[in-house]
Amino acid sequence: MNRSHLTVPPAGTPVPEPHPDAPLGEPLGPHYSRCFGCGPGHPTGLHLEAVSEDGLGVSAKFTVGDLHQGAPGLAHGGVLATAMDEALGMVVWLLRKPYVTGRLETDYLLPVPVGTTLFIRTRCTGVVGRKAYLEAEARMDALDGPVAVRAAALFVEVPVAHFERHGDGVGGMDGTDGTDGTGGGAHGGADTGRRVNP
Ligand SMILES: CCCCC/C=C\C/C=C\C/C=C\C/C=C\CCCC(=O)SCCNC(=O)CCNC(=O)[C@H](O)C(C)(C)COP(=O)(O)OP(=O)(O)OC[C@H]1O[C@@H](n2cnc3c(N)ncnc32)[C@H](O)[C@@H]1OP(=O)(O)O
Repeated sequence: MNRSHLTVPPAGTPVPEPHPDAPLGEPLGPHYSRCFGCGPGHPTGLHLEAVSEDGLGVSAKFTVGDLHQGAPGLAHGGVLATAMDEALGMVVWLLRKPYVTGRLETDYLLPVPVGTTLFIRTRCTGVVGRKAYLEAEARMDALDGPVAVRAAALFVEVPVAHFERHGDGVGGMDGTDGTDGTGGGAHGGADTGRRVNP
């Protein structure tokens, strides 16, 4: 895979210890019900389902549907990148700190037909200061199926205030749907017009 130096930890970077509160071998559930990647309440989302592995890795599944096409019958590359981003984000969730994707690199190795279930595995390869380095691989229709997509990412730790300043906060980041009339959680609600640069 052609990873750039920006998504590979510097030589000698230790892999972090799993967070003591990270779930092991359990379904992770959605971080937000209306998330496009994992939210069960999103009508056209990817509905990614994930299980934590050892606190630094995640196994996720995503089935490509009709709504995810680019060319007829084939998954859109941007949708596949979103699935990888989401599964990578679930790994930093295990680190129990707020992170956002800073850089995402994606290699497409095989076309992915509608109806394919992608088995995605993601892993943290190092943390340096605010920067977490991650990698991901998606295989077709089985854990040992052919590799269709590889990805690597740099996630950057942010303060919780990031989500308050630029979005609607983190109130819905607990799997609730944010449809209680209060405007919802981090990605929910109407445009507040508050999106400004730092
Ligand atoms: C228990 C937890 C409780 C709290 C939970 C709250 C929230 C959790 C949130 C989600 C978790 C849930 C599950 C996962 C969900 C979804 C997965 C998808 C995630 C996304 O989809 S999220 C949306 C897309 N994402 C953005 O919306 C980011 C927009 N962006 C920015 O907000 C800024 O751009 C930011 C913050 C990235 C940096 O800004 P900044 O000013 O804070 O920091 P700065 O620029 O200094 O960068 C610091 C160091 O990162 C290096 N760096 C930065 N960017 C780089 C790049 N592109 N390439 C290479 N290196 C880069 C610099 O070079 C420097 O490195 P160095 O320290 O070595 O100099």
